Formats: sequence, C-alpha cells, structure tokens
Amino acid sequence: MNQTKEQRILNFVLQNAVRGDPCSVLDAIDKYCSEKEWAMNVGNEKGVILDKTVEEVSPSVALELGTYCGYSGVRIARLLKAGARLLTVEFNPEFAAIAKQMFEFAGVQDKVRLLEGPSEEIIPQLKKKYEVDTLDFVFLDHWKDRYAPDTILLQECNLLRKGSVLLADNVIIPGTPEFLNYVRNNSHFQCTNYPSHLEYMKAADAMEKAVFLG
Ligand SMILES: Cc1ncnc2c1ncn2[C@@H]1O[C@H](/C=C/CNC(=O)c2cc(-c3ccc(F)cc3)cc(O)c2O)C[C@H]1O
Ligand SMILES: [Mg+2]
Repeated sequence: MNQTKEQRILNFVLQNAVRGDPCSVLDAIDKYCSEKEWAMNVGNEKGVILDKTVEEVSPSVALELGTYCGYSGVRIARLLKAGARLLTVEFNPEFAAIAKQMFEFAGVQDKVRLLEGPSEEIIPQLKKKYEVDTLDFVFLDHWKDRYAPDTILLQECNLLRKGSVLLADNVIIPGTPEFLNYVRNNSHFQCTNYPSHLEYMKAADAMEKAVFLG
C-alpha cells in the first residue's frame, strides 16, 4: 500500500533525527518539508513565536487543537517545566498514530497526552475525564472554522482563567476571519498580532495572541 506524506515525514525523522533530541526532530521535519514535500506544520519561523509565547506563559497545563504529525506538540513539550503537561487533540487516527510515534522518538511522551477525537467532544471532557482545572495556554491550529466556536466552548466549559493565553496559527493564510472578529471585538480578550510567513513559503501569514481577561 502506498505510504502517506505523513508516514514519509515520520520515516525521514526516524532515519535522520536523534532519538530523545526534540530539536533534531523539529530540524528533520523542517528539512523534509522545505526540501521534499510541503506540509502544514507551524514551521521554524512561526515556531519561534510559539516558543517565545510558551516560555513567557510557562504553562502547567497546555492544550493544542490539531496535533497533525506532532511538530508543534514536540515544539511546545520540549519547553515545558518539570511536571507540566500538554494535552493535544487530533481526530484523524492516522495522524494521531504518526504523532504518537513522533512524541516517543523525540522523548517528550511523558509530557504529552494525545486525545483522539473532535475538539468539540474533547473540550467538554477536559475537567472531569482529564482532570483539568483551567488551561494556562491554548494553541489553535486545527480546522480554521473551528477556532471561534472552540474559543466560545472553552469559556462555556470554564476552562479559561484570568490570564489564560490563546495563540492562533494561520490568521492570514488560510485565514480565520470569524475568530479574529470574535476575539478582537471582545472586551474579555486582549489581542496581539504577530506577522510572519506561511511555513516553508514566502507568503505572508500571522499568529494572533488573545489573552483572556476573566
Ligand atoms: C475539530 C477538530 N478536532 C480534532 N482534530 C482536528 C479538528 N479539525 C482539524 N483537526 C486535525 O488538525 C489538523 C488540521 C489542521 C488544519 N490546518 C490547516 O488547514 C492549515 C493549512 C495551511 C495551508 C496554508 C496555505 C495553503 F495553500 C494550504 C494550506 C497552513 C497551516 O498552517 C494549517 O494549519 C489535522 C486534522 O485532522
Ligand atoms: Mg497551521
């Protein structure tokens, strides 16, 4: 059976990165996806914005929506302090299987919990089933039309507290107009835009940080 692009990315990592070295995993994915096959990883340029935000927040509990191959999950998990954890949500079982192997190879599997299913089903389970009180950091990188409804759902489920930080990928391309309108016109969010570029390309993209004010 033909391999998928995501399996080819994982194989390249297994053959070219160093087991237990998260940075070598990120470098291998970026090398493959810039030289061989484009893929929708947040990439190294927007990845630095993600790094800085994670370091600023120093979250105890972080949530990622849209795991895909695990690139941003490795990126976030490598920066987490001892005892902190990342919950990452992915509803495509093939991608989830790839990401799990990516986390194990990178050596971050003890910090990451991959939750398989649609975000609208998982988010309401976070408190009771996954023992979350509130979320310190949320990275939104799943279907772009889900950013706004899931931001509302996070509030409805009382998962945000004063100071919770949302960071959204792709607010220019593919674009998340409903989400931007929602958080920028909402007195409960303080927003900051971070201009950048589409992963592995010259096209303009940006990330948006939205801090929940309680
Ligand atoms: C609701 C829900 N629940 C759980 N997992 C979900 C979910 N919606 C998507 N997912 C999972 O996240 C992943 C989806 C991410 C969606 N990301 C994208 O569609 C995406 C697309 C581009 C892009 C830009 C320019 C172009 F010309 C073409 C593409 C760039 C990116 O950085 C992206 O994140 C994989 C999917 O299975
Ligand atoms: Mg993205």
